[in-house]
Amino acid sequence: MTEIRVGVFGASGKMGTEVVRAVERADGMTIVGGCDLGEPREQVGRAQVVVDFTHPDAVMDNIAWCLERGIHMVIGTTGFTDEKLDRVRNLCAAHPEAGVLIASNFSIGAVLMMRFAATAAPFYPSVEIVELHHPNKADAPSGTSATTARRIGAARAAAQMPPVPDATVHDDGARGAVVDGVHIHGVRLQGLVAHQEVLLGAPGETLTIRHDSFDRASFMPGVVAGIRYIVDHAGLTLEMESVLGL
Ligand SMILES: NC(=O)C1=CN([C@@H]2O[C@H](COP(=O)(O)OP(=O)(O)OC[C@H]3O[C@@H](n4cnc5c(N)ncnc54)[C@H](OP(=O)(O)O)[C@@H]3O)[C@@H](O)[C@H]2O)C=CC1
Ligand SMILES: O=C(O)C1=N[C@H](C(=O)O)C[C@H](O)C1
Repeated sequence: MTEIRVGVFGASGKMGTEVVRAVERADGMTIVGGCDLGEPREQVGRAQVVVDFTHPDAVMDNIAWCLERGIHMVIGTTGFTDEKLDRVRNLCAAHPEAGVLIASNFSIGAVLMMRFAATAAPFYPSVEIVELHHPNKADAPSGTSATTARRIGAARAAAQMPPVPDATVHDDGARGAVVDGVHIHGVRLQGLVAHQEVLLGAPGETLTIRHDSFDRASFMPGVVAGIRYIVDHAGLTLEMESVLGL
């Protein structure tokens, strides 16, 4: 069996470095090139799949470049708005032979945390998210917290719940960002990697769902599984459920 040829955008970054190492260790795939900001993308031109862990401002151009060449993508870069996702859908429709996987979090624990939060959401009138990351993170709120909030919002809407109770003022920033009616609080702190708590409240009780990535190794089994998945799945795949068979 021939090996999957993998390229990496952001190859020298914190995640890119781990991805290069993980692909080199994985069966059935090999690294054929990588590049960073300002380097020619042609360095990954022989790849069948390009993994992108770059920057929210860079990823859209990278997607267009790959799809125009029929190269599949596994994307961990965050900061995707609905408008950006619509543009990716249009690019995929114009290049139907290529597959694009975008996942806001590749760690199995984070995928489960998001599912557990959506399952619990209809049972709790109150819910808030605290996301905690290393201080060099480019975006806030994190992609994971925004995805979690959208899922909680969808679960609450399906259960015809009223808005989350919130009697406090918003204009001093202390109540955080709001995504689909869910407040998200961002902490940036040396010593952290990637962590999130979903706090749910009802009269007389709370439920806290917490996930911690202490090491970027936590994301690698998901990235490797995503590479294997996307070579056989044209079009846009959002998040890890299909890859993991959930
Ligand atoms: N989905 C998930 O599971 C995870 C997602 N992430 C996300 O991944 C992204 C990267 O995170 P992280 O590795 O910590 O960030 P880093 O800043 O450590 O790395 C980013 C890398 O991308 C490079 N880069 C920037 N622009 C381009 C470009 N146009 N083409 C090629 N390379 C480029 C940078 O190069 P240079 O240094 O020269 O600027 C740098 O090497 C973030 O969006 C983060 O949120 C992070 C962890 C897990
Ligand atoms: O920048 C990071 O580090 C991470 N980014 C992703 C996000 O924005 O959710 C995933 C994880 O939280 C690590």
